[in-house]
Amino acid sequence: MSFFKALNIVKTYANHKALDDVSINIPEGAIYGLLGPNGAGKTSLIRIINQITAPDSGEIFFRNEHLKPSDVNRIGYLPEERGLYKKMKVGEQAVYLARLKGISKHEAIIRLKMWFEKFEIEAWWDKKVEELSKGMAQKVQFITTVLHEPELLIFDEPFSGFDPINVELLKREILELRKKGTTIIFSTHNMGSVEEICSHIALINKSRKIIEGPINQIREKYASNTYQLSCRYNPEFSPEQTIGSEFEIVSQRVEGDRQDIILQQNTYCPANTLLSRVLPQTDIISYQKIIPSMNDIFIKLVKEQA
Ligand SMILES: Nc1ncnc2c1ncn2[C@@H]1O[C@H](COP(=O)(O)OP(=O)(O)OP(=O)(O)O)[C@@H](O)[C@H]1O
Repeated sequence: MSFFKALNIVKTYANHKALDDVSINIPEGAIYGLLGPNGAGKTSLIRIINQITAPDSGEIFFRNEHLKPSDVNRIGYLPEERGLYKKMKVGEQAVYLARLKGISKHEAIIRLKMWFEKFEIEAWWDKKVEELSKGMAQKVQFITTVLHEPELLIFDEPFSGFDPINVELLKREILELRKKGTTIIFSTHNMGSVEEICSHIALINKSRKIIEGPINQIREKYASNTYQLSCRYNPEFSPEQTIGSEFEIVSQRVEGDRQDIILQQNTYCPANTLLSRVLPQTDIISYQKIIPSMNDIFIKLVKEQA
């Protein structure tokens, strides 16, 4: 069964087409990175999934059924533009937001106290929202997004404004939510965190989806046949005369007693064959295929379409 699917979504603002026939398919239990340059259409798609705006055309299915208004309670959304009522007390507001998601007051307080403790903000329960730092306010908003334990969570740039320690805390919690079975859509420009936590991605550029799939398969797909051979530096060892005709040396560098050689493999050569040629000459530290980062792939694909 499909978990969440958007099919052929079109959205136009005035005369700008923000989404042009975009389809995405989110597997259950995925952390699904929605990527793309500024203005690509990510937030427009997220707002449609959250039923904040309607598409001009296209269909959305949640567990094989058309998305309906009551599904808002099955989705938690942390928008990039955060908003809490400044004059209200923190705990009071968190309870109010939980009640809007259908949680009883009693249950809301139990769950909130647990989260406030986990995020070390218990002392702020009775303070006014305006007294919170930006990071603390974001923690409160994160908590109110996940509190009703929705099946699908959508985080738009969840790490912006957080210090590195709190980023780690948040990442841990996101992975924990996934472990409990929550599916997560995660929109960000931070490719490092995409590689760290996403299982799948979609890249949207100029209002169209240009790639989608499991992140490992995408990275593997864009890998050229380039390898890094690292060995103990030995002046007697001549890579040119040793590696064999299957390879071409792209670059090499000696640093201290270590030599790194980047090789382009032009015809197939098993790792064992290469290593058996090199081994009599020097100590091998490692030999591995170079897989491009999501950052490299993002830049390559977006530049190709420029
Ligand atoms: N309410 C709106 N009215 C008019 N144009 C809009 C509206 N919302 C978005 N747009 C336009 O639609 C396009 C896509 O915007 P969107 O916010 O979806 O991009 P994004 O991928 O989320 O960008 P960013 O990474 O900068 O947040 C942009 O050109 C934007 O100017």
